[in-house]
Amino acid sequence: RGGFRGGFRSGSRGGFRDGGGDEETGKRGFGRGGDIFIFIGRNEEVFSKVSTADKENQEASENTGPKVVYVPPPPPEEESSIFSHYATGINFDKYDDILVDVSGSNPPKAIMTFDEAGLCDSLRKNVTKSGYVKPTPVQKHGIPIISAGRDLMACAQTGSGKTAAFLLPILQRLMADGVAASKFSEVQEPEAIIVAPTRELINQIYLEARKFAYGTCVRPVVVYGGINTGYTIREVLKGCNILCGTPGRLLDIIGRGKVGLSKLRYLVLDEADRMLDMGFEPDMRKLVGSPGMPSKEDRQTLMFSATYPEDIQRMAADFLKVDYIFLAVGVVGGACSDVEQTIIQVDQYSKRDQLLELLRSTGNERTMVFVETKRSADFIATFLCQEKISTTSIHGDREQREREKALSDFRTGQCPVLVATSVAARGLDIEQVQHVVNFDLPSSIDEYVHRIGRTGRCGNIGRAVSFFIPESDTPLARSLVKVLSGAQQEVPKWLEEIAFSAHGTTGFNPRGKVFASTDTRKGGSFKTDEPAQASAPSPAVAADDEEWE
Ligand SMILES: Nc1ncnc2c1ncn2[C@@H]1O[C@H](COP(=O)(O)OP(=O)(O)OP(=O)(O)O)[C@@H](O)[C@H]1O
Repeated sequence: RGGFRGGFRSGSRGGFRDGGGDEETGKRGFGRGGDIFIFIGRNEEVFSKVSTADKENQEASENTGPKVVYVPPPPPEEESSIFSHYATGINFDKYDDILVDVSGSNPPKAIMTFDEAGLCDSLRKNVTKSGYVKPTPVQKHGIPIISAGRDLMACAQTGSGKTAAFLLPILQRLMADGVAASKFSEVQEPEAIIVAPTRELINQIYLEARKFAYGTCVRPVVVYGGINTGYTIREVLKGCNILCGTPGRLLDIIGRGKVGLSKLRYLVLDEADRMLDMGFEPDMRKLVGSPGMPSKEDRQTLMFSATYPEDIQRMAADFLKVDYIFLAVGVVGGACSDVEQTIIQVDQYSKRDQLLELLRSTGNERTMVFVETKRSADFIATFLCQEKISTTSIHGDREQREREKALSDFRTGQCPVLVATSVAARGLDIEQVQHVVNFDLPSSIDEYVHRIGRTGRCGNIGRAVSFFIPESDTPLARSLVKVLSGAQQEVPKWLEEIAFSAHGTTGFNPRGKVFASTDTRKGGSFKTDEPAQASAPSPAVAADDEEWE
């Protein structure tokens, strides 16, 4: 049962070369020697040779590569699957104790209950069927702000309900204004566009939108790379009120004239800091500059994330009305306090055995293991399978069909271990992920915060273990100490020492300035110890951009 489900891509990348150095991050890959492993797991389908066709950066137009034929399975139709959800955890009520900072002129009053949200009957029913009894803080504050027509930059910890915070008021407004029931037309004019950085995340948001819109005339549609364009277009043309998309495919569909923007009222950037960093900023500027896109004065722009570096906040203002509201639940860039964080000092060559030991001790707990490169994702997944630990993997070099299969095997528990690159770091909401392992620490603290946030969601408790290699991870030490102490976690003495001695010498950390507790417009209130940097992602992030949509 240890088979690696989904297997590797066949063709040129079908084999894994355990070659040491890694071109993506400059870090050394795991293991040495010249052996070539080709692992085909049990039940693995051998997919067609598409070579690099599904590289995200080639997906803006499929005229340039082999045709992508994959059509995803249809979303569930039965009510029980649409509304399936997991229980809130023992710490759900503690969300109410988190400090909230709302800034901007005349912010509307927060609501305390969903009844006060003024939702129409069908939405109210759908909220109840989703198992929501009371709103989380980002919903209590975010819903009235959006309903009042204000632009919003919202920051709240991972797993605290940001998705419903924007979906519910948008749906409510569309229902209240009697949005035209979607019907076939050669050009669709959606009222809302939602963008997110990865295919799996945007699909998840779409399923949430579909759930809350259940039984209404509002039709959400999702578009993302790696699936057949013709299929995508047909889905859009059937009718589209809320268009969810990753940037490349979204711009492609708009560019093909299939989507008009004259009725657009809402533009939502989920994982907004990621959507505005160097990797995606040009696409976002292209999107808001698309013909027919209402100006920022004439649309409502909403941004959500758990992290907002200061420079990104400043740039985000270009997309928002001057009087946007800034909402911070807790510390901006802070880790979820329901995740118990442990940092273990290791050396590169003992990591693999330590991982094995860890996974053996946790039994069948659902665990996400994050690695820095696609190559090590393949390698570690293969290794774990050989050790009879049922494992699958997700990263940007896998075909979409394989990515979706991997995620579904992990969600159902068929493969309790998912080895992932940064592509799975943000937003994914998977039931019963008890454990996150940072086999490789990321180079940015924001990425760390998002990764460990795959567990400890919605008041549930989770654990995160990170392997720290002093030779390569020292630049992260200071930010780690801050994140740990900010989340009331024990800080190992050795880490404090490394952080302290690193300060002023190896102090460059492109994402070290995330400890903002307030709105940039307040000026000078940032608790930053490091000089401001331009809004460039760290070299590793830039190099790994193809991981993203
Ligand atoms: N008011 C609520 N009551 C119960 N469950 C809720 C409530 N709001 C959201 N949830 C559930 O909590 C989980 C996490 O929500 P969501 O994915 O929106 O978090 P998030 O803040 O967007 O996280 P991330 O920063 O990782 O993207 C989901 O399963 C969602 O259905």
